[in-house]
Amino acid sequence: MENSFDMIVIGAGSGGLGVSLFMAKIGLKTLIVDESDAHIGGDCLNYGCVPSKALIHVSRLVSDARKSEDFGMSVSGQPDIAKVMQYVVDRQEVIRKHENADFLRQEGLEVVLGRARFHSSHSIIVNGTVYTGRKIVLATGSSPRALDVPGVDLVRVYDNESLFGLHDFQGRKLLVVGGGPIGVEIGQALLRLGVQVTLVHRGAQILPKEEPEIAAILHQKLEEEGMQILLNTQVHQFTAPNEALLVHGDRIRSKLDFDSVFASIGRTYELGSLDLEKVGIETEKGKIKVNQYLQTTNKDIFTAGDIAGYLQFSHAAEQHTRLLLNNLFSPLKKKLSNDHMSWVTFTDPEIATFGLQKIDMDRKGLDYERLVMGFEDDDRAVVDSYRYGKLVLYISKGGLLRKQKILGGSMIAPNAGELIQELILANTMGLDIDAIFNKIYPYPVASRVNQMIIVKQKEKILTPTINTFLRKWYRFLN
Ligand SMILES: Cc1cc2nc3c(=O)[nH]c(=O)nc-3n(C[C@H](O)[C@H](O)[C@H](O)COP(=O)(O)OP(=O)(O)OC[C@H]3O[C@@H](n4cnc5c(N)ncnc54)[C@H](O)[C@@H]3O)c2cc1C
Ligand SMILES: NC(=O)c1ccc[n+]([C@@H]2O[C@H](COP(=O)([O-])OP(=O)(O)OC[C@H]3O[C@@H](n4cnc5c(N)ncnc54)[C@H](O)[C@@H]3O)[C@@H](O)[C@H]2O)c1
Repeated sequence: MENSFDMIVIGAGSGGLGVSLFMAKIGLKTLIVDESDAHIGGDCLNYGCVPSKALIHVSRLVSDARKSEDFGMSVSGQPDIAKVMQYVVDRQEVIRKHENADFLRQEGLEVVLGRARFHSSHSIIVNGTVYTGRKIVLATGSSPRALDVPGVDLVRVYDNESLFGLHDFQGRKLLVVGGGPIGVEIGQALLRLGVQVTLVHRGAQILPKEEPEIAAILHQKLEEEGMQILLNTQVHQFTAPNEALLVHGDRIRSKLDFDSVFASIGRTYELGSLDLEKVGIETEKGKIKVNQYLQTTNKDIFTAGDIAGYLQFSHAAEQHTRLLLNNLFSPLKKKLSNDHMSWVTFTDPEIATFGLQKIDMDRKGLDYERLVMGFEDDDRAVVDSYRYGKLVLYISKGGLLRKQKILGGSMIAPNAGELIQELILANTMGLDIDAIFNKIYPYPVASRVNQMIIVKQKEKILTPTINTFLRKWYRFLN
């Protein structure tokens, strides 16, 4: 049974690699399929996290170098974009050393390169050959949603799949459409590398998943750097290769002049070519129907990663992998829960968000307190000049014997993604605020803000009556 496998995984991105490598490690006969060797690693390695974070790294160096002018240094000229893009490619190549077909074969996987589609209940077909699996995991990711605006054929439109091949964007006027994480991360990086950026976003705030007051700080920082941001705005029509008519609300707002467009308006799923109906996989509103075990309507076919239709992050794909592996090996089945999910938007400053969001807690009817603290009084924020930073923290309501748990929160600061990690740990482990309150932080680490917000919370107990009592008590004892 040469073409029969214990497991078949379609798609070698963040979701598919994790599941398949574990199966191969323990000696189960596992097949992984991806379109070509160059596709292995998926969006994250090829067109997503890795190239975008490498680009952001260089853009931050350039921006920091310019800031040194405040201290008498002189920095002139523009970065050499060919070199910047070479840096991006070089970083990808380092990771590609363990994300390629030969490496995966050495790890014990059978690798087939080609486009897979379903054949029958337990089989797929690739390049005319049928492969059968006891279980199949569909981890085919997502694709950029195309801009569907009249006149779009007139203009040069890039998306995350075409952008990283570009070497001549410097000096261009770029219209970024969509103010989600891709639009703001890439928009800021390109701005810092010498591109004039106008960001058009249809919602009332950039990064709509974030706390409004946190997103507003980033908005202001981006504008201060020179990004033009138009909220509640959409492209109505492209009227020439470098001209767009924009609508603001329901009225035509203005004409905008640009050289090219970067579309970052969300993701879509390419379901049409998978022949899902042959295996009884049902879809709903363009998504695969899955239950909380990530199981499709075919009980032996599961999803992992973006295609599962939940949050679209590499670490969400890793979370799916763990859930699937648990459920394939354990009688105690786990359901997908995002109660301890977290994410970071890698702008400068970063926004890091974790745990339950306000909307989740209201829906669950939880009793919670919302703490907010600006960083203007934090010594590290003072010396490193980020007094604009802010932390929003949700904790459960306390009581006489009821501890206050850390439920969720969001922070904006340079390196917020690192600073917030201990709060994520406390949230994941169900710790209460004393875990942070009782810590001794070396002075002046930036993460002391996590303790400061809790100290301020504890100090609320110091009412005038308590203060009077404490004064009397002290004088009585001493
Ligand atoms: C610009 C950008 C920046 C991002 N930054 C971050 C970040 O900083 N942090 C983060 O956590 N997430 C980030 N993401 C999201 C992250 O990249 C995705 O959530 C993640 O890659 C999803 O993994 P996946 O396995 O579901 O899909 P993918 O990684 O896309 O893998 C799917 C694979 O399936 C293959 N495939 C598709 N159809 C078939 C078929 N029919 N037959 C065979 N193979 C097929 C594809 O070739 C691909 O290799 C970013 C995304 C983008 C676009
Ligand atoms: N740091 C990270 O973890 C990171 C970075 C980049 C991307 N990602 C992942 O990739 C996903 C996709 O990112 P994205 O930014 O493309 O999508 P998104 O859906 O998160 O954001 C796109 C935004 O564009 C707006 N929009 C949609 N159509 C528009 C139009 N015609 N005109 C103006 N605005 C429009 C939407 O209101 C939306 O807020 C993210 O949701 C995230 O899960 C993660």
